[in-house]
Amino acid sequence: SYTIDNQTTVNSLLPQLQESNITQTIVDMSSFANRYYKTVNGSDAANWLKQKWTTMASGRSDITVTQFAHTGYNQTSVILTISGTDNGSEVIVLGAHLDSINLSGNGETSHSPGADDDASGIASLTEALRVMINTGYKPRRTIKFIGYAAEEAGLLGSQDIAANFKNSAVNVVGVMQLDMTNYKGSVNDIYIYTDYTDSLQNDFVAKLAATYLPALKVGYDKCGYGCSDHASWNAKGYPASLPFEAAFNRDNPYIHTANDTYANSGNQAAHALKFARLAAAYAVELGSDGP
Ligand SMILES: N[C@H](Cc1ccc(I)cc1)C(=O)NO
Ligand SMILES: [Zn+2]
Ligand SMILES: [Zn+2]
Repeated sequence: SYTIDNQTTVNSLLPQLQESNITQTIVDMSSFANRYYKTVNGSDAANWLKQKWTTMASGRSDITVTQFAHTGYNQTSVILTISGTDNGSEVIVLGAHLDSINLSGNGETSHSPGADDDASGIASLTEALRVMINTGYKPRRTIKFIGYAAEEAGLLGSQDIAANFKNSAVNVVGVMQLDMTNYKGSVNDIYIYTDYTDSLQNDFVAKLAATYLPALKVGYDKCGYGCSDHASWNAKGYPASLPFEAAFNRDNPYIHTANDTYANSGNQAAHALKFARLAAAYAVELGSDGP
């Protein structure tokens, strides 16, 4: 059952998350010409994220960063693992995808900055991670931050990883996906998507928002298909949620083009900061549960 019983820890973390750090990660990540899953740039972007998270984790012996290799393309996924203290067999996953796409073409020199789709999700997660590390937070459960390869090719990276975890009987008790967090296309701040997700966990996510982000307005919607990596986990029977930037068809119109830039997300990361805070609350509340 989902209980909210870590107010002291979460309320000490939330004010430390900063919009400027999210901006920096989006700008840095969207400066690769492309992050297409089959190009050299696409592989370089994965290696860049691995290095970034490794640097952040230095000094923490309970944190490891690995690259998950996939078959048929060189871009890896990146997995950061914070080992749980006394309930490490139970695993929480927070994910976003590190690849990008331009529907007009994806050659080595093609342009797909993917600032919103999905550098924003990576940036939101990275800022939550930074504060969790900075405050010396140690979860009882294991927490994994995952940058997925090849989401745009059909959820390929997350499909491999979810299958691998299922085959190894990893006890994943919750998954949150952040895919597009920085374009405020609708009246509400956070939209919880109700298809290909877990309704009980969705209720918990709404409760987290009401408890820790009371000024924010929460809406609900459906994609109508497996619209991001949460669907790979859902398909394997793991509980997943997708807090998303806008209502259906009110999302960022620039995605999958050369114009999915930080500027076209409004030159701000205040919207993405909401999702970073939600991710931090989710990670700490679920990560702090004992056996
Ligand atoms: N299809 C998704 C983006 C996407 C997700 C939800 C909605 I509503 C609209 C668009 C994608 O491109 N993920 O990378
Ligand atoms: Zn996309
Ligand atoms: Zn995406």
